[in-house]
Amino acid sequence: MKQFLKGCNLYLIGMMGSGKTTVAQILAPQLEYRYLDSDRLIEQVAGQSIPEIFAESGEAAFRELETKVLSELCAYTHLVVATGGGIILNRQNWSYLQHGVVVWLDVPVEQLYQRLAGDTTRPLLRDPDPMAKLRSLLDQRQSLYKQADVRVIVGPEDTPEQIATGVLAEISKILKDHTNQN
Ligand SMILES: Nc1ncnc2c1ncn2[C@@H]1O[C@H](COP(=O)(O)OP(=O)(O)O)[C@@H](O)[C@H]1O
Ligand SMILES: O=C(O)C1=C[C@@H](OP(=O)(O)O)[C@@H](O)[C@H](O)C1
Ligand SMILES: [Mg+2]
Repeated sequence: MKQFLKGCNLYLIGMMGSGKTTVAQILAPQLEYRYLDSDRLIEQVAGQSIPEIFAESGEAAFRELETKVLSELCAYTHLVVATGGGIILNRQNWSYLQHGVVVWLDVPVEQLYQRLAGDTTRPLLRDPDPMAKLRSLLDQRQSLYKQADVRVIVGPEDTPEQIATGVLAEISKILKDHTNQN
């Protein structure tokens, strides 16, 4: 797998709580890649936490930082990048993501809700009805997540390790298809 990827970056996309941050950290050492999280880089650049950025500067300012960080990190190779759930909203971001392999972690909303119950670090979920909010975000975003190169459907009992294995299996399928076409 490593030799076929040739250093090409992996970008994990998907809803909040789908496990991007968790799975990216498992995948990176398996590929001898470096793990980066766009949210953590944004926090470093801003010198503020994500909730602070949303509260003080608003979502639009957060999205600008997200694009800036993505544009800078995509200059590097050998990265597994955990993106933020909304990275797919900006068309310009796709021009960066498409330099790598884009992997969608597709997790049912019920699962996301269970995982994020009580979470205070995701400002978009500070809503009187977080379940309805998750459903409406997924409605708005699903067609964009579908643009990923690879979709990994996550079952309720799947561990992060099993999901990482699933990601590698799905990537190897598309790499094989590509090799067979050439
Ligand atoms: N496969 C899994 N099974 C159960 N809980 C998980 C799984 N993957 C992640 N989690 C938990 O769900 C929460 C959100 O995971 P995280 O990796 O931060 O998701 P994301 O970066 O996509 O928002 C965390 O508390 C994490 O420990
Ligand atoms: O879905 C979103 O719009 C967001 C997802 C978060 O990242 P995770 O997907 O890692 O939770 C973070 O970027 C921010 O709170 C906005
Ligand atoms: Mg994350």
